[in-house]
Amino acid sequence: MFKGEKINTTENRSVLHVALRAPRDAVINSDGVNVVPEVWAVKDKIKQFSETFRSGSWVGATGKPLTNVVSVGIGGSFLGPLFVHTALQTDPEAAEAAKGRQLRFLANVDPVDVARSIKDLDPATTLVVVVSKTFTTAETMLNARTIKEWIVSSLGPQAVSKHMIAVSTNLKLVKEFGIDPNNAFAFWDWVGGRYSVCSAVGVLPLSLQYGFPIVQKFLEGASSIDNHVHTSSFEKNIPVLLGLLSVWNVSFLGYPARAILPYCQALEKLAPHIQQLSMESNGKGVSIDGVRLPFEAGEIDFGEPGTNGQHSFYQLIHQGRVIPCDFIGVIKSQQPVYLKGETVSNHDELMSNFFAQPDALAYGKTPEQLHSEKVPENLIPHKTFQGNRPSLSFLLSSLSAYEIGQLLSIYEHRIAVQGFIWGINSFDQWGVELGKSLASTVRKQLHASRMEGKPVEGFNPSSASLLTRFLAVGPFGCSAMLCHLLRI
Ligand SMILES: O=P(O)(O)OC[C@H]1O[C@](O)(CO)[C@@H](O)[C@@H]1O
Repeated sequence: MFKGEKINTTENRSVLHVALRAPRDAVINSDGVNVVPEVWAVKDKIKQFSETFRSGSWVGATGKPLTNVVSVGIGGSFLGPLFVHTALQTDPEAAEAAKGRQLRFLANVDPVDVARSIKDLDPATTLVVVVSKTFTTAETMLNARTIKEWIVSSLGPQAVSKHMIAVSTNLKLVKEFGIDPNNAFAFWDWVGGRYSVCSAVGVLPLSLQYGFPIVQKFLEGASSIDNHVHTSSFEKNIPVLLGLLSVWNVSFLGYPARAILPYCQALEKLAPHIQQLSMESNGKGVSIDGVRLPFEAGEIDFGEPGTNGQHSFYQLIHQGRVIPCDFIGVIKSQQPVYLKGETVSNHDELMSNFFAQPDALAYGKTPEQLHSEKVPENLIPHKTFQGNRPSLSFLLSSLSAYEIGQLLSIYEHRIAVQGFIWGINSFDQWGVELGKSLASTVRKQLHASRMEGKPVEGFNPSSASLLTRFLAVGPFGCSAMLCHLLRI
């Protein structure tokens, strides 16, 4: 991977997200060319743009400085940046740098998400970043057109150049969309979407919100783990050991899921990001050579911050199915509170749970212990905990931009290690294509039925009956016939 070999063989691409956070003097080749200078050229452009933007020198169509940013993108063009933003929001240094600014995300093509993302925003003080590796993703492009309309209808067509910028590998389509190429930030096909948070995909919106120096610390944290994974022996290599543990749990012990349980509210968007990173990478049924796997690969990832999860799904984890857990704790809270008269600080209260839960999973509670506690006989089976349930714990010194980068990189490498051992291609995602093409057939049917009154045809009976029911009411709640006449 680090040598730039085209290990993503089904797409004939190198996998070089490590180059995105490498130091300026590093040499990482793809196709015989050192990619590090181009990476830094984009980072320098982001630094300059974000400084101009944050200083107030970049003004919108009405002459006002812009303080709100809406980042439009989905999947890898959304989840990583959202995770980092959520984690930085309460870090004192980052919060200070972001004072008076807002960063929001628009991902779902559901118009409800559009409404939510622009609620109470003034287009005159808003900058929109359209983030899409391909610049063809249906959801992102419709959302981008919708937000463009929001800007144009309020400020006029000339406002687009001041209020819309883009991040993509496809700068030709960015231009065709109407965004000034000078305001486009590139990345490369050797960056997988779900591995792209350290490219302009994350670095641009996060720099607009927090300033480039804080984002650079995040990149340095990620780079420190890249260096560790590249140079440490396997016995001391954190991502290698973690990857081995996951392979052991999935393939040898037969536990297909993994719970990601940060005892840190700032990490509330870690699990959604890891869901894509892990399940899109390793959710494969054939080996890298195309041979059907004789075992199951991949993991079902889910999670919630502790202690919320404890009051939700931990019952199953303790006494139902065996779910290996990742517990993530932080020594120093981003927002410490110690109330006079309380036994412990609020953070110590939280961390009491972080230390207790792995213990309960590992050692459980035996019928003998329950008997000695005089628990009534009929309740003994219900109160018994079998124990011997695997978990691992990360204890971070604090949660600043640097450690957020480290955590990200640990998971990225761990997931790659799992994929290497399972012998799969962790860097393609053909499994998302079928649904996309079927949605396009449905889109054509909806158009034909609404515009020309065409009957539903060519679908299986279940989908046909649901579609017919759906089409019986027009998009704005009127009857299908009236909508047809009104051509809406
Ligand atoms: O950045 P793009 O090209 O809009 O793609 C968005 C996402 O769609 C996928 O291709 C499929 O869900 C992801 O891999 C990717 O992160």
